[in-house]
Amino acid sequence: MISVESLSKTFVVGNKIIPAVDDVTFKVERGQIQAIVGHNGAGKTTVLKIISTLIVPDSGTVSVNGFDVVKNPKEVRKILGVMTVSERAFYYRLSGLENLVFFGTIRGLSVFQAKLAAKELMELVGLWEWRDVAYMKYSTGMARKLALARALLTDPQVILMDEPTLGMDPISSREFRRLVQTLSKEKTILLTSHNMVEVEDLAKGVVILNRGKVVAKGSSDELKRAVGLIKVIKAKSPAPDLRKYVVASLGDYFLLRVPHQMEVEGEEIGREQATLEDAFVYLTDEWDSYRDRRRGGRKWAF
Ligand SMILES: Nc1ncnc2c1ncn2[C@@H]1O[C@H](COP(=O)(O)OP(=O)(O)OP(=O)(O)O)[C@@H](O)[C@H]1O
Repeated sequence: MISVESLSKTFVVGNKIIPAVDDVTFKVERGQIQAIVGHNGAGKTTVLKIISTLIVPDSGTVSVNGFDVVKNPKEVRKILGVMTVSERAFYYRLSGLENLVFFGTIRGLSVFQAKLAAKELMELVGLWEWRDVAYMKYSTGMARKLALARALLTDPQVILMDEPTLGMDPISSREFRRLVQTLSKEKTILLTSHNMVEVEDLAKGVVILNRGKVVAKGSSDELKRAVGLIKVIKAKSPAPDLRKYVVASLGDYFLLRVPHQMEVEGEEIGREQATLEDAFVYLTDEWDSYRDRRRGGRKWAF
C-alpha cells in the first residue's frame, strides 16, 4: 500500500519559488492500480520521485507498505520497482537480456538469479525471442516492455510507472495495458499518464493534480458523474478563457465541449455524458510550466 499524506515540495530556482507539490493526500491499496493525472508541470513526477526516495519532501508523510520514505528509504527501495521510460536508461550496445542481467546484479541479485529472473520476465513481456538483439534496435514498444521487465526484476510488491506507454502505438499500448492488468492482481501500482483512455481502462482510482494540488479524486465514473452532461457548442469566436474546451475547428466555426451548466454563446448541437477527458479539462488549467523551466534533463535520474 502507498500512503501519501499532506505532501508538499517546493523547488527554488534562482529567485523563483515553484510549489511543485502542495498538500497532496491519497492512498493506493494493495492490488490496486491508481493513476495520477495533471497538466505538464502539475507535480506528478515529483510525487513519484518522493515515493521512490529520489527526493525528500518539505513536509507531509509518505509510506510504502508501512515504511516511511524519509526514515526507512532502504526498506522502501527493497519493495519498490520503478519503471522509467527514458531511452537513455539502458545500455544501447548491450542486448535486452544483457541489460536485464546487468541491472539485476546492480539491484543485488547474483548473476544466476539475475539470468533466471531476466528469462522469466522476458517471456512474460513477450521479448524472449528478441533477447539477443541490441537494445538500440528495439522499437519503442519493446523498450517499454524491457523497462517494465527491469522494474519487476526483484519481484517488487509496489510498482511506480511514469507515463509508461508514452510514444507507443495503440495496439502495443493495449497489449502493454493487459500486461499491467495481469500484474496488478498481486501488486500495488501507481502510474502517471496523459492518456485518459489508458487511465479509464486501467486505474481503479484517479487523482487529478492541478498546479501541485489535488483538485479531484475518485474512480473514473465518479469523476465523470461529478461533471455530468456536456454540451457540444458550435461557436464563431469563443472567448480566450474557453480555449481549453475547443475540440475542433470547422471553417469559420469552433466546436466546444463544455459542462452543461456553463453559459456559452453559440449554437448547442447536442448533449453527451462527460468523458474522463472532459472532467480533466474542466478541473485543470491550461497552464504549462515548460515556459518556466530553466533546467535541462527531466524525468527520472538514477
Ligand atoms: N529538480 C527540479 N528543480 C526545479 N524545479 C523542478 C524540479 N523538478 C520539478 N520542478 C518543477 O516542479 C513542477 C512540477 O514538475 P513535475 O515534473 O513534477 O511535473 P509533471 O506533472 O510530472 O509534468 P509532466 O507532465 O510535464 O511530466 C514544474 O514546475 C517543474 O518545472
